[in-house]
Amino acid sequence: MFGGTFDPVHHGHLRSAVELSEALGLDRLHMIPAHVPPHREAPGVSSDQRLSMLRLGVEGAPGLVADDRELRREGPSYSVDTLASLREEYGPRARLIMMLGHDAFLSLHRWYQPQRLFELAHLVVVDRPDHEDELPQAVRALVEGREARSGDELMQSPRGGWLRLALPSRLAISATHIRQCLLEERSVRYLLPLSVIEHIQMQGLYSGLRHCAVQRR
Ligand SMILES: Nc1ncnc2c1ncn2[C@@H]1O[C@H](COP(=O)(O)OP(=O)(O)OP(=O)(O)O)[C@@H](O)[C@H]1O
Ligand SMILES: O=C(O)c1ccc[n+]([C@@H]2O[C@H](COP(=O)([O-])O)[C@@H](O)[C@H]2O)c1
Repeated sequence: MFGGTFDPVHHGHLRSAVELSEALGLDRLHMIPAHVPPHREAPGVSSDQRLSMLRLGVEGAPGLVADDRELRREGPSYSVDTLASLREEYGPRARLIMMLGHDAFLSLHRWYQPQRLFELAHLVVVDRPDHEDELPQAVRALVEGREARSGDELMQSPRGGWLRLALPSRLAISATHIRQCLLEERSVRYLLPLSVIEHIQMQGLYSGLRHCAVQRR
């Protein structure tokens, strides 16, 4: 499971998803837009639009799935509920992994029922070059005794561990930066798939872009 606001999805997400899948030999990676992101303001772009951009982003990528299960639930999109539904689908013996970036990991202690995440899955934390803060004590306490030394060790059990993974391409790309560029009518080319840029233009998302030619972006 790789959950996110994906507002919009970008190459930092997509390249990390591919590299993590390869590093751990995953069968499938569900990229799941948060319908009601629990710990941040409501995104300016609808869940349906964020899902549409994600679908375009994963098109043709083997193993990457744009999963709409959080859009089919009401209330805050808590990750424990999403993992519970994946666990039900794949069964008790499947090795389930929740992938998240270092910035999201920093606030894990404030998530809804954080200990239950480990009853349902493993956590794999990927580095982000633009987010290098120290782990708060509360997060250290939460994950104490669970750290695996390698992907192989983690994959020996279906749930309960965590691993820090340094992926080959650490891309300092963020959706905040992309939204800011779009607002200021600066180029976002190469930060996200061209198909997603074109969708943003066609739909007039993130303002200002509607009348700009693709070539200028
Ligand atoms: N460049 C990146 N490299 C690795 N992981 C990333 C990257 N960008 C985001 N992530 C991770 O993807 C998940 C979803 O992130 P999110 O959709 O909030 O993207 P974001 O770029 O951080 O957005 P925003 O700037 O709006 O907060 C989080 O676990 C986050 O840590
Ligand atoms: O379950 C929670 O309480 C919870 C709190 C904060 C974030 N999350 C999830 O973490 C993922 C990354 O969040 P974000 O805000 O970085 O896009 C996304 O799937 C969120 O739903 C989940």
